[in-house]
Amino acid sequence: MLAVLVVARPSNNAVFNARKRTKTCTAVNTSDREAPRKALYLVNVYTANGDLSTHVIMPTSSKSPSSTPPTRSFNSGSRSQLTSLSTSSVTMQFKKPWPGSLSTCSDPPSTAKIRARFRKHVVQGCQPFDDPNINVLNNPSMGEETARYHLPVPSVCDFDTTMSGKPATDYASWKKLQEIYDAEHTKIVLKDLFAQDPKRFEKLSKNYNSTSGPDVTLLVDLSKHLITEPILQTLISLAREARVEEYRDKMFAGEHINTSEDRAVLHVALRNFNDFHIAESGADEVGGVLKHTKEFSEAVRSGEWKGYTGKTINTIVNIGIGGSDLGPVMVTEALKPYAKRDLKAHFVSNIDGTHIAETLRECDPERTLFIIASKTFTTQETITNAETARGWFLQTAKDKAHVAKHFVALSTNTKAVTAFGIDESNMFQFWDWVGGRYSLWSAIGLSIALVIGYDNFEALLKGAHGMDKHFKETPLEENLPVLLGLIGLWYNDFYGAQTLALLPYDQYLHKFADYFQQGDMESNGKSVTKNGQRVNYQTGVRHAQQSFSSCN
Ligand SMILES: O=P(O)(O)OC[C@H]1O[C@](O)(CO)[C@@H](O)[C@@H]1O
Repeated sequence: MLAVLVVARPSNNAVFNARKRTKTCTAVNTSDREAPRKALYLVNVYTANGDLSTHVIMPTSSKSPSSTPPTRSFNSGSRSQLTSLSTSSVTMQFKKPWPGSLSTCSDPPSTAKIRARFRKHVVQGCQPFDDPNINVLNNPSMGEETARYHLPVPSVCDFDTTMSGKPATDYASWKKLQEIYDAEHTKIVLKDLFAQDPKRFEKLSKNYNSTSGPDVTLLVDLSKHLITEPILQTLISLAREARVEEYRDKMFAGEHINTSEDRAVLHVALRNFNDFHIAESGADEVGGVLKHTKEFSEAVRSGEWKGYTGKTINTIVNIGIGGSDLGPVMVTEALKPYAKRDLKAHFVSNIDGTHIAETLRECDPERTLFIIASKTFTTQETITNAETARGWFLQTAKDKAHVAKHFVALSTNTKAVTAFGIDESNMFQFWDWVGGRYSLWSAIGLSIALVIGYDNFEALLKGAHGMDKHFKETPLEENLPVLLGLIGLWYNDFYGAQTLALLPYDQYLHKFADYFQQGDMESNGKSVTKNGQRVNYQTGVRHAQQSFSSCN
């Protein structure tokens, strides 16, 4: 299969951000190896006013390509077009006003920006385009009417479009679910379903037995949900039609299924312990970071690690936000029974200075360790709070050399960490394939290891690995994460129930809803398909946390 994907973003970042516009150009050859003559290229472009235009281009033959292939365009208002295309190159032309910019803005994209964007985005299963291969055919300076770019295309690349671009509503199973819902939902009454089938609980409840030991089990009871067996079967068919199993396997194999950033999605590699083979750079470095985490956390907990005046550490302050805060704070609360009680842990996330100021009142600069947790190390809230903490510390410690004993960083960004003044040896590394919302199992979990001890942290990783294994190896019919995802889709997209209530009655789990909310909403709440087509159905839910006092 020959294919190429080209994704570019608009010319004026500031304007683009202000207007939340995206321009996505996607060139995809959907031909298969046996039928190269049916080569079909799709180019999707979001224009300045937010419209999507789709161009369909059919070269006459991929063996003897036409330099001016026939093209058909939908939404002829688009200001960009492919001017020529062959199996080895694409030429693209943008006309004023430049796509993605405001019509009043006449600055074309700078050459450097276009090159950088193509270099960043043009991959998608193909060999990446190298910077020198992107040719600007004319200099798109102010005043010119067109900007033309020439993109050599790697000769062989594999890009699979079937799952990616298709709106979920186009699947046959989705349509069937809609028919079932329309015909039956008024008749789906839970007490009637139980009356009709005394074995409903046995049939629709699933057990998970953890590899951690026979006492670790989970029950997922689907029998109390507004479903019937045919509905569940159709939901499972939908997952099969969308090729969930195949994409799950691609994920575990380290394929770059995060196509918008050209990244693997590999939080499972953080807790793998050499079980699955994962071919992605960084996956083999996880063990080294865990070793660093073990040594450091044990040194702090035992008192071997001393502050700048020779005193032991009795307080840690994790400064982070989102995934760099919610996961660690949730787990340290949930596993409090294992906590080292004479090591106080604080988590600071709010940009409101009160949060750090009130926390610092409880800290002794000679005995406090600050953990700056930020994947990017550029997040404004985190860096502002980190600078406040460093300033407060230096008021007492004076000498910047003492920072090394009291500040560590958890990040992927070595340059920014060292620029902040933290020694590279005090940095705990992770990788761009760890999504922020899944990072508690990475170096971001250092505060967890400090609070509950490294061995318990490792047990946590192993427990998560057990569920990864279940997700990877269990048929969809018994696969708990898949079934729970499908139930969510059924309520959200057919019942129109967009609110999900999480009711963690166990007080130790009081931070679970905050944590899970980010994971669910950042993972599912998308507005476009993989090829940039806007969806007209719900993809995520709103979260309601328990507050019975206000509900009657
Ligand atoms: O760890 P960082 O890079 O500071 O980002 C913090 C959070 O910001 C987000 O990128 C967006 O909310 C989250 O995914 C992440 O957890």
